[in-house]
Amino acid sequence: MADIPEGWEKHVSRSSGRDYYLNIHTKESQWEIPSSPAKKMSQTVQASHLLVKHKNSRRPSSWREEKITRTEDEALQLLKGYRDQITASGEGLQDMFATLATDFSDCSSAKKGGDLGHFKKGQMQKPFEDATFALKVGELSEPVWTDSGVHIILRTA
Ligand SMILES: O=C(CCc1ccccc1)N[C@H](Cc1nc2ccccc2[nH]1)C(=O)O
Repeated sequence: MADIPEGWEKHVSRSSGRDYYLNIHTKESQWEIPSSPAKKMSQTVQASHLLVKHKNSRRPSSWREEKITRTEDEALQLLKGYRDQITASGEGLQDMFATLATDFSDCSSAKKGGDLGHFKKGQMQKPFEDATFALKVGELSEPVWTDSGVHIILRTA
């Protein structure tokens, strides 16, 4: 049997019967026969976030508030309060995150419970990207500052 590069497992799709290849580090799968060793870091991640803007944000306005005047420290205190509520909810962490993001996030992604979809490196502001890629799936970040304001991030994939 032709060997495949290290870090990959050959599987058979239950729905199509076709061979596919699973990266044992990132759990990402692909149809193509891999030609190089499996990467240990995911190339794309999915995350949700709750953003609290402040008066010095790049765009101090949102669907919630036409003119945002809170200070940076007030934004941080608000965000810490939401984070405490989320971490106190135990099993319901994902639901509590989506509920609070829907009601309080100053990003348009609030309409989707804070979900930003999948993204690769180079797509989001660097502090946000670095924080997200450092999280394990299901993990909640500490407050993260970008030009948009201050965020908490939940990595979902
Ligand atoms: O840039 C957007 C839209 C982000 C988005 C991506 C994918 C789906 C839905 C929304 N909104 C900004 C606020 C903002 N700044 C961010 C910085 C990093 C990640 C998400 C962010 N959201 C704003 O409203 O000022």
